[in-house]
Amino acid sequence: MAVIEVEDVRRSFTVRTGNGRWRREKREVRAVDGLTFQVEEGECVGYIGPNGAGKSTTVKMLTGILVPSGGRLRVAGVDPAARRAALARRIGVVFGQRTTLWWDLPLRDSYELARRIYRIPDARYRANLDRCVELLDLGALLDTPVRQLSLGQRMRGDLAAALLHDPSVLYLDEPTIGLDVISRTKVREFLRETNRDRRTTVLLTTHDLTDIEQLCGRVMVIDHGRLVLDGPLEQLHAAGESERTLVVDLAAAHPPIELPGVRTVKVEGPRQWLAFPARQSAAPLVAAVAERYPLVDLSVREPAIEDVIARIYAGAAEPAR
Ligand SMILES: Nc1ncnc2c1ncn2[C@@H]1O[C@H](COP(=O)(O)OP(=O)(O)OP(=O)(O)O)[C@@H](O)[C@H]1O
Repeated sequence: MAVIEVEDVRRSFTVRTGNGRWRREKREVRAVDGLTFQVEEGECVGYIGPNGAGKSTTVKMLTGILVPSGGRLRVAGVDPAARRAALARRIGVVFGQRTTLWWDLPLRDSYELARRIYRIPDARYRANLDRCVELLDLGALLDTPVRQLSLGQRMRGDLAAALLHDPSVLYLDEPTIGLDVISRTKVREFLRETNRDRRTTVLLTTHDLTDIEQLCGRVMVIDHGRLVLDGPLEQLHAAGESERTLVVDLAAAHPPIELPGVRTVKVEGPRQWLAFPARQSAAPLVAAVAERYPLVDLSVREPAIEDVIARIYAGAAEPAR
């Protein structure tokens, strides 16, 4: 059953350009320009695109904050803008760069407020809170004012707040931005479990392709307000022919490394950048480098979303529309 239905949805903004008082002109920005997709119950879908592509505008329409200029939207069977208050009980929202928690209050008090606002029955509230506290390791933080939490702790706190009322749909906007490796891993594990065990439908907006790889079976790519790709993650890699980069530090400067299936894209003293197909494991390449060259250190860089989209446009695949 489709939980999110989007049919030829559009949203424009009128912006004024120029700086003279009399010479200002109006211009129409088509932030979302004829978007059509459906998300089934229990799916976890990555929603990606470059800055200004229309992702936030889409999510704002799906939560009922913005009214579409045209088209048809349904979330959990209702029109979000017309039934915003009713829909609030069915959805959870987490913005990586903002918090819904009360800044000066201990975490526990923000949860208590959510309990009252959403009128969550006691037993359900207890069970959900216990689950979040355990999985997100929040026990020691419940009595700490939010302003004293680190970014990673606050994000875990925000995730719990978004899920206490058992929403059927969860919108996540950059949930791992700025987090250290440990917090990022914890957040991803929690999201994976929530999606799997609770069948929570997740729409995940991120610039971090690792989030998508670890969580989403399907990915939608938006650019200039239109979907340019919608399909399984493998399709993104195939369409973008995306590459990851192995950055190696050798013991000393060395001529460019030569290995089959690898492009050495940059050499700077003892450091070299080796591009390889994103769908391949890095392990055999690391082993091959270590065997033949004096390897001191290494890291793997994921492809930037902008690069993947640029490759889609370069004609590596037929866009979705
Ligand atoms: N309230 C607004 N008034 C005017 N223009 C807007 C408004 N909101 C968004 N836009 C414009 O609509 C387009 C899409 O913006 P949107 O915020 O949806 O992009 P995004 O994909 O979320 O980008 P980012 O990754 O930077 O968050 C941009 O050109 C933006 O400038």
